[in-house]
Amino acid sequence: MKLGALAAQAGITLAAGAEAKVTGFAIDHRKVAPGTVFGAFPGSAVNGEDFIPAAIAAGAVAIVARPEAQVAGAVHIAAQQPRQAFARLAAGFFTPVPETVVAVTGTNGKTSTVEMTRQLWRMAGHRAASIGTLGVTTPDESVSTGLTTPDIVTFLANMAGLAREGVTHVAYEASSHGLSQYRNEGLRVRAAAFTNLSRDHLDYHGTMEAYFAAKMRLFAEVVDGDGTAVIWADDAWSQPALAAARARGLRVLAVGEQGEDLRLLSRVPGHLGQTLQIVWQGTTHKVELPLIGAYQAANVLVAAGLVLATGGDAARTFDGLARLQPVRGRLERAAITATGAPIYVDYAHTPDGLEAAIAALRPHVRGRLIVVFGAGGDRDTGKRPEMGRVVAAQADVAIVTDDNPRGEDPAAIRAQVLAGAPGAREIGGRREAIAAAVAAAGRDDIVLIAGKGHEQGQIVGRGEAMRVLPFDDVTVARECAQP
Ligand SMILES: CC(=O)N[C@H]1[C@@H](OP(=O)(O)OP(=O)(O)OC[C@H]2O[C@@H](n3ccc(=O)[nH]c3=O)[C@H](O)[C@@H]2O)O[C@H](CO)[C@@H](O)[C@@H]1O[C@H](C)C(=O)N[C@@H](C)C(=O)N[C@H](CCC(=O)O)C(=O)O
Ligand SMILES: Nc1ncnc2c1ncn2[C@@H]1O[C@H](COP(=O)(O)OP(=O)(O)OP(=O)(O)O)[C@@H](O)[C@H]1O
Ligand SMILES: N[C@H](CCC[C@H](N)C(=O)O)C(=O)O
Ligand SMILES: [Mg+2]
Repeated sequence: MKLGALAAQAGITLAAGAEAKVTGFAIDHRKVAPGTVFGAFPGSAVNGEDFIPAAIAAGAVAIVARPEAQVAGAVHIAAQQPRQAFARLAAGFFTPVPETVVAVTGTNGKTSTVEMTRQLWRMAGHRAASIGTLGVTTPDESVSTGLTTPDIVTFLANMAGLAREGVTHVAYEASSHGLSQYRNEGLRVRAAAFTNLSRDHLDYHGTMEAYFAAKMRLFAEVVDGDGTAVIWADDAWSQPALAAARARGLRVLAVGEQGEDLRLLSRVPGHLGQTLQIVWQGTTHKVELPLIGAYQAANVLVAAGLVLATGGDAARTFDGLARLQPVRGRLERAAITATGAPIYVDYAHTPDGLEAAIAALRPHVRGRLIVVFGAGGDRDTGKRPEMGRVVAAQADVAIVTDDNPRGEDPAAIRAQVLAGAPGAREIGGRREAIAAAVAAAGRDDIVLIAGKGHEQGQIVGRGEAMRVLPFDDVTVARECAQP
């Protein structure tokens, strides 16, 4: 493809180089080959502009970078927001794309919602995929990408690959990091959802307001102007989210007890699921959802909202809810202890997530709820005592252990969690902590192992010293339950 054609498509005016042949796109200079367009961005660890000469030496034909960057020997595509310009340019190269693409943002519930959306589409007969923390999930397989939102080149290449395989519907997770770094956009996004906002990632965003603003870029810039915003209406940040969507002139679909469009009329917890009554366009639908917890009902309803917003048939969608499969590591029943206590694994890694996971299990507990949890290293430190406080207040037994220590001292992380949960037990080794919880559980108790969900390893160390030690909460729970 010619650079000129790509630029025209992206609405970018070229000073020179229109005839240059483009063979690919890269944001890492080590991936540049002859004919590559290189995106050089100042990052949080290094400045990508430092690699411009190396990229040109490797054959880059054009460099997308800030106006002040020094570019000699290739076309300089100068932009105030080079990441955004790069996304637009690259989107013209990675084609075709699936015709129906939707995105989900929010602190908690993104992975669950994109996965439920994929399942509902699939039940309606579409070839559908999801992209997020669990990787790229297609009708045939699930492949991990390492990050919730992959880098822009991987993202667009995945989209084109999926379209070539015949996938027509894709739901992807838009993390706040991904949104603020323009890591997933450029293509048409027909609908975008907001699940909720609560404390997380303040190490990166600084304030809740900045964190919220990063997420709202999804409505302000990423979703199509004639697209739909699906908004969970029962959250403290729902009103500002609704206002942001309306400010752009988007069609709005509000979901939840306060949701005017897809209203949750009632929710009655049952033994292995819950009964929902939902009102959509004047008709009440009764759904036997085979998943427990208010939070799972919320994610399912947002997923249904996305399906309806993109032309899904209502009866088929509500029927599909009764056949949803659980999402890996989200309130997953891993094992039953020798005394008969169920052990659940959940990915709760924020104060709000812990509160939601505990609330989901509470109606099922006759004895005590025993919670094993911790916080990850090299992430928001301020959330740690808050996580401790939630568990101390709402669980019957709290055991603080290690999550992914990454580059931090695990004992120091535990101390910060314990500051909010002074009465909690401290057992550093995650396996030992799980074993202790299992040993303590009587017949009427429930064990919740929170924080790592589907993760298959424990991340220890940072940079060159980083190692991933194999660890799976579900497997360890089973091993401890049946020694
Ligand atoms: C803080 C953060 O989000 N960092 C991500 C970001 O890095 P950055 O742009 O700041 O990159 P940088 O390392 O400073 O480098 C700057 C530029 O120079 C380039 N470079 C760098 C080195 C080199 O030799 N040559 C070169 O060209 C880089 O490709 C980059 O374009 O872009 C990189 C490439 O896409 C990511 O790998 C990296 O993720 C790091 C590893 C990370 O841990 N990210 C986490 C925090 C994250 O993004 N998590 C969210 C989940 C949040 C949630 O769902 O709750 C996610 O979406 O996964
Ligand atoms: N709607 C919700 N409200 C509150 N808590 C939720 C909600 N959905 C999920 N959670 C909690 O958050 C955890 C993670 O859920 P999920 O993986 O779907 O979220 P995510 O937004 O993709 O997370 P991440 O930011 O790590 O990618 C769940 O295991 C649960 O404890
Ligand atoms: N997407 C989240 C996942 C956190 C998972 C938890 N196990 C941890 O390591 O903190 C993050 O990158 O902050
Ligand atoms: Mg996720």
